Amino acid sequence: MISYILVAIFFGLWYYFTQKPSIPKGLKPLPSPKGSLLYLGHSHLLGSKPHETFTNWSRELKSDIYSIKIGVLNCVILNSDKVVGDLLQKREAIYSSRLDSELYFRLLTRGSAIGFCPDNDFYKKAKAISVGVLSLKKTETYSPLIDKITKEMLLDVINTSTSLSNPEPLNPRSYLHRTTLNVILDVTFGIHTTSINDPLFKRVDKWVDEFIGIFADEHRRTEFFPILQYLPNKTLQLATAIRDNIDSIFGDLLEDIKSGKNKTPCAAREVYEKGELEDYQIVHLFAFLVLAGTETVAASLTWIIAFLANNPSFQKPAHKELEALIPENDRLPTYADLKKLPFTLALIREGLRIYAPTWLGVQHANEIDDEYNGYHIPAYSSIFINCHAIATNEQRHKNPMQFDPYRFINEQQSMASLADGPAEKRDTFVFGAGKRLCTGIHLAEAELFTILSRILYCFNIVNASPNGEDGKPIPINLNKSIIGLTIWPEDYNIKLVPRNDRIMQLIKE
Ligand code: HEM
Repeated sequence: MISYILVAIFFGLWYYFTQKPSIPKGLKPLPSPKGSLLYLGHSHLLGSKPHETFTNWSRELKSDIYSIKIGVLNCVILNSDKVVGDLLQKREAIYSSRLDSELYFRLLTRGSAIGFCPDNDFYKKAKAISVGVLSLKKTETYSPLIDKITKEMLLDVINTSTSLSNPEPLNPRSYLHRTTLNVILDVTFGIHTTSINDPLFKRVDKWVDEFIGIFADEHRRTEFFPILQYLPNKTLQLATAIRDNIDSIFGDLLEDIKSGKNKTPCAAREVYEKGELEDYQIVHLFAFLVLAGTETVAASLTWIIAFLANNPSFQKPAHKELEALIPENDRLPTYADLKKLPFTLALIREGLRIYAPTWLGVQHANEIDDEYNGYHIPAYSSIFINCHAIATNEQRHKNPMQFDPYRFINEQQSMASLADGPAEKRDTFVFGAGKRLCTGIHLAEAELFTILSRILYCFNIVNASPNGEDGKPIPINLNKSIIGLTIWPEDYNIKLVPRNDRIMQLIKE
């Protein structure tokens, strides 16, 4: 133990005296909250919800930009739409890289997961490929696929119950997970899983959970305190096991394409046949797309459905507009109905604002020193978008802590087109900003809308938690969250009670 402490002190002093960024003449250092310690920096002050701590610091310092130290990392926290727009959007040429983290980038993903790559040659190729797969035009062609897979999910739901008038409680997480997984698996590898008991689903589901989990604080310490990489350490073993799992699951899927076992046209086949990438790069690029495409959308919907189960009055306006749009109950809603269902769309925007599936996104890095309002921003800082500070800013959103979909009821533009415009007008920052903006934003919008509108159209969402002392189901706890790469509510159960027989017939047809 004493030798560990001595090593830490040695590295701390070495780092303090050799790595302190020097400030060019005429510029000021960014403000920084009190309490930073040698080598630890502010890491001991972050708490279990760092986004809330970041928001509090921004308000205490009265600054929408400030810097902190987390171990060896110099972190710059952006807390307003304006500063995100000024730096990550207007100066995207400088602010669109990632730190070349040994653990996450090299070890976990063989340097080939687009979302974690520095802005290098591989990134440029991978971005072009993923834009090709996920552009708005391409996403529109996936609409029938999303419809089909969502309908399968609805059928799965009704098949879990013997009595539709009193359905079995279910945890929506695995249903949503399999739905979003099937969409992206079909797009990327031309395959899909057949049920939540399908061995491929189980394999991928387990891998996704492990991958998300390695972004929890206890593991990220290895990135913040590099000396830990030289000491016996479970995180590195776990990262290696997860990487081997990616090689095995997605290596098998690529092998099926190469051997002709899988003949379906799909994005991975196109990339393989063009010969643009090495096999291991295809495996890790597409594994990232599957991960990014599955987790984020499923987590967002899991939050919104939990909120609706606790607050059924918010389901009524959605039912009303759905009934008005499809009075004969002769079809299910589709993505093409988006502009005709403003309340359902507003529920999604408000859900993402109050229950973001990621509050701090994926950190950007600036490749050169910069100046902003007289402040010096050192090169290779880790740049955080604090979506929480932006979403809870009273000037931006009146009564920000209140769930109020009507604040977005007149918003006509898609999240993707707002993300391309001025930052002050954006509805949400959960998709990031600038050149690194989520490439899957169009697919995300299509899936969020199709899945939620169909669930609301077909079912009443009823909280199935055990009853409390008042004889009513205990509300699902929306204050507790599981934080990794994405943020999930704790597991909960609901009943999906059919709204009418005609709609149930539609699902079975
Ligand atoms: C609610 C759903 C989603 C959320 C909240 C989300 C969020 C994010 C965030 C925060 C980033 C990093 C942005 C930045 O660095 O500024 C990102 C990147 C990315 N996302 Fe998403 N995402 C979602 C859905 C999807 C889907 C469905 C896909 C489809 C595969 C996808 C693919 C990607 C890709 C490829 C990147 C890397 C972009 C780059 O580094 O240039 N995402 N996403």
